[in-house]
Amino acid sequence: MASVYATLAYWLVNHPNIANFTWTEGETLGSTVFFVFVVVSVYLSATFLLRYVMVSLPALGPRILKPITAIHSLILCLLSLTMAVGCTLSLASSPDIVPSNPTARFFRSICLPLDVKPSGPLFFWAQVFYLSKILEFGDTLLIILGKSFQRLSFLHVYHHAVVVIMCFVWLRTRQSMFPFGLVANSTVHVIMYGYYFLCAIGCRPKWKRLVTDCQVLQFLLAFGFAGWMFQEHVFGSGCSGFWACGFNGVFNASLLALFFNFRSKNYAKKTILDTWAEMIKDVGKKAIGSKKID
Ligand SMILES: CC(C)(COP(=O)(O)OP(=O)(O)OC[C@H]1O[C@@H](n2cnc3c(N)ncnc32)[C@H](O)[C@@H]1OP(=O)(O)O)[C@@H](O)C(=O)NCCC(=O)NCCSC(=O)CC(=O)O
Repeated sequence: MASVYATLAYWLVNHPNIANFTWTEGETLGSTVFFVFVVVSVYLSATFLLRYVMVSLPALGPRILKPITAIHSLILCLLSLTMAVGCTLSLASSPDIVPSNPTARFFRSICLPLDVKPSGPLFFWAQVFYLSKILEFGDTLLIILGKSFQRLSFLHVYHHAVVVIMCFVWLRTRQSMFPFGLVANSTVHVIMYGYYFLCAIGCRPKWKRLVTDCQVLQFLLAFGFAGWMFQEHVFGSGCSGFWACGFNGVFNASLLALFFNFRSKNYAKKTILDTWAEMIKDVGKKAIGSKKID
């Protein structure tokens, strides 16, 4: 067990390329506002253009599409696992950023010090996570080539476009809470791409709803920890990238609303998450005095 840990720690944390990584705006791959602007614009234009063009073209046959989809999903499933493990181990071995006590270390990763430098293993994994979101554009391409247009939802396109901006902001502002977001989202994506992989090889799992519930849970947890970070920033020593967390909060809230909507349309039986959704809607109605919130 100790040797497995030592091997993983070497390849995912202490390898010179990881340990000595520094994110430098304008030098590191994809580290400019211009790059993000071009990538997101190309994604959105190509999505709308291809969708329009594919209406009059035949769909790619399942014999070609399914194996490509399976390989794409498997790569993203394994990459997500690597990022989740890599970032967790990096947190466990970053005494310069976070203290040695495990609980204190966890909470310190939610509120990074104001003078944190964008270097070392944690920022290396943030950079890999950022670039992996561009690889996830492949999901959209596969949906369009298969003419599975009902799955090309607003939720899908909006998520894929804005998540790239979110990751860039994480790096640029050395944003607190990013290690939590990275580990939570990568873990959820191991399950999600595992689900997609099994669908693509023809073994549709029965636990689709579990995938959606895990997605919802990550956003709810993020709000819980954001509350802790808020009080730490205001009453404690301050948290790096605090104001950028506001952007993340709005993005997470919009995804949460879209996912509650997805759940209510796709699954009939109610669970505890639906009860929470109704409570959140009630609070929203009271706050804005409206009777119609979807
Ligand atoms: C269970 C979900 C993960 C997916 O719901 P769906 O209704 O889209 O799922 P589904 O049952 O139709 O998916 C199975 C179909 O997807 C195909 N498929 C396989 N791999 C894929 C891939 N990498 N990208 C897109 N589609 C893929 C399979 O071949 C199969 O096609 P066939 O049916 O032809 O055999 C859900 O929780 C969800 O996220 N819904 C929102 C839609 C979405 O785009 N989600 C991902 C981005 S949001 C996100 O990622 C949030 C986050 O960060 O957590």
